[in-house]
Amino acid sequence: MTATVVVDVDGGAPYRIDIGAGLLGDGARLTGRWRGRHALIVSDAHVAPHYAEALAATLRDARPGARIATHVIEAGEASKTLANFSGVIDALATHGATRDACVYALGGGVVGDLAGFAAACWMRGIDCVQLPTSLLAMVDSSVGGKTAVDIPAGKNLVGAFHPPRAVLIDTATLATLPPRELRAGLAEVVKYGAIFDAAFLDWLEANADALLALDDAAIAYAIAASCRHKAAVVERDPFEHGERALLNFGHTFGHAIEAEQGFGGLVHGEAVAVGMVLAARLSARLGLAAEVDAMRLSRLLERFGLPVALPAGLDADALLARMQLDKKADARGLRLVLWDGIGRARIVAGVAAADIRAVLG
Ligand SMILES: NC(=O)c1ccc[n+]([C@@H]2O[C@H](COP(=O)([O-])OP(=O)(O)OC[C@H]3O[C@@H](n4cnc5c(N)ncnc54)[C@H](O)[C@@H]3O)[C@@H](O)[C@H]2O)c1
Ligand SMILES: O=C(O)C(=O)C[C@@H](O)[C@H](O)[C@H](O)COP(=O)(O)O
Ligand SMILES: [Zn+2]
Repeated sequence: MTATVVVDVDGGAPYRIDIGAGLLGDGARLTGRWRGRHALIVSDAHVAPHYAEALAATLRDARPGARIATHVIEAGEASKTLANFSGVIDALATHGATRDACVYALGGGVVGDLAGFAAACWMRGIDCVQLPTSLLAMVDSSVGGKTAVDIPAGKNLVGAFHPPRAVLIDTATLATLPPRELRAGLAEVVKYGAIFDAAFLDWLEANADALLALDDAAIAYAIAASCRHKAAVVERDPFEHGERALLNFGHTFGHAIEAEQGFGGLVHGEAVAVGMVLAARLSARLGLAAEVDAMRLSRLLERFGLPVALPAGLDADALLARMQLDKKADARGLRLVLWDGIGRARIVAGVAAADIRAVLG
């Protein structure tokens, strides 16, 4: 194993994030937090053919007599729906899952968010072990307990905070991840440098080629550093009453893009890449940060093959309207995550619609 990060929230059950190649074959580690007899593996149609059967066999070997079922959804953001949430709930019911059952979320962030939300709701909450297989899920969505589904009105609008019992990151699964999805995951890795850690952003610039080539050491370092940043902020602010919102850098724009495209255009990491550049440009426009920082962020994202401008055909006013349903908004209006420069994000209220409209073009 290359690293372990512990997430220890006051008043909550601490959980481990284990990172290493081959962890999906580690029966003892996989079943260590599973208390009952029933387990439901939730996966998607791209991931399940590679890993679901072997995972079920490993669980069976580690727990003779256990009842293990698998539920597979279609792959992609368009599957993170209330209908598929119902599908997972029905699978738990058909399986006869008792309160001590465990959901194993095997896949990217879509599977993790959907399966985690079903685990949060079944019998008012059962255990969920996150087994992220996309880079994005490894560095972000598997950690921190945000679970949700999308509705046509917007991203993640229906969900719950439900921390996982454990997170096992098997880095060997990245071998089958499509290149576009590797790049999308790198957007959320860049985010940690952008919001918290200028030295990490320097490191990403220096190691961009190694990361794109899936160099083992570089990838393991990037995953562990990202998980440490996420774990630290989640420990201090698990329910996003304050600084956790910094993790939303680029997301008010990004989520609006995803929703406006009907969850079938840019993937989440790509939309966040565009959103981070727009947030950096807005910060420069408002005099909070230098334009040169926005340009540096944009160059790094482009080097990772990510989009840095709004896709053609999107209507700026429609995006602005979508942004009003952002979960950081309150009765006083929108709150945006902007920055003072690389590594120094901050939450800003009261930004004029005209300024936001200006960066949307
Ligand atoms: N809960 C959180 O804190 C949080 C954080 C960030 C993102 N998210 C959510 O995560 C989702 C994005 O996650 P994502 O980028 O993983 O998308 P995803 O789950 O759609 O996975 C991306 C694609 O890669 C495929 N895939 C994943 N792992 C694979 C593997 N090892 N081999 C082959 N194919 C593989 C999937 O089937 C899918 O087609 C969004 O819905 C976003 O809102 C949540
Ligand atoms: O964990 C968080 O907090 C984040 O904001 C991480 C984001 O990368 C992630 O996309 C999250 O799902 C967004 O949350 P939301 O509350 O804006 O839906
Ligand atoms: Zn995100």
